[in-house]
Amino acid sequence: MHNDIQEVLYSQEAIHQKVTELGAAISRDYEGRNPLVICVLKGAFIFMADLSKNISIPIELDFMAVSSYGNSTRSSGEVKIVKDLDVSVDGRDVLIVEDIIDSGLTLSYLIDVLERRNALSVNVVALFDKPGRRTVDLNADYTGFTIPDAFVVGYGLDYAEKYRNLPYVGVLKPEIYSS
Ligand SMILES: O=P(O)(O)OC[C@H]1O[C@H](OP(=O)(O)OP(=O)(O)O)[C@H](O)[C@@H]1O
Ligand code: HPA
Ligand SMILES: [Mg+2]
Repeated sequence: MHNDIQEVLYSQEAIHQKVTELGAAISRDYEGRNPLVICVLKGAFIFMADLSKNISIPIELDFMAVSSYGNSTRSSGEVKIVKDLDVSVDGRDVLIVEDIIDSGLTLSYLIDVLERRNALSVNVVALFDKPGRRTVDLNADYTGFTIPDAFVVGYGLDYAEKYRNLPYVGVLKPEIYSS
């Protein structure tokens, strides 16, 4: 698994430090509001687990599974809800937790769905942002790292369902997905 990585971009320690900072900023901004924090599965599962431990105010958690990449390194352009939320967002302050923003299609679709369901506010925290690949105009409210245009894996992020369990984030060797 480690042999398939061309370059480590962010170590476990660097990610831990950033997640701590994001948790502190969210705790400050949402003081007194009891937000519904939504994890976008599968990619955000590790980020959600670590981030939630660094949020010091009361929150509620829910999970949504959304997929558009399948076994490719490019978005299919079709965002599918594989698992929906268990609770209503009507009148709630919602914080979407995403691992990465690439084309922006997943988040623009999700934000639209949650706004149409009458969420009071919809904000986004994304650990990684790849602005060079955007096809829709979209920015996170909280961003961890801005990264170059390369396909990255680890810390929840996959290629064809593999590498999610790498503890760091790295660039996958192109021969892995072009072979
Ligand atoms: O900005 P975008 O181009 O839409 O890309 C970002 C989305 O793509 C990935 O999900 P994927 O569809 O691979 O599902 P997964 O989380 O189960 O891996 C990633 O986890 C984000 O949710
Ligand atoms: N890696 C893994 N999954 C992704 C990426 C990426 O660079 N971009 C969008 N989904
Ligand atoms: Mg994926």
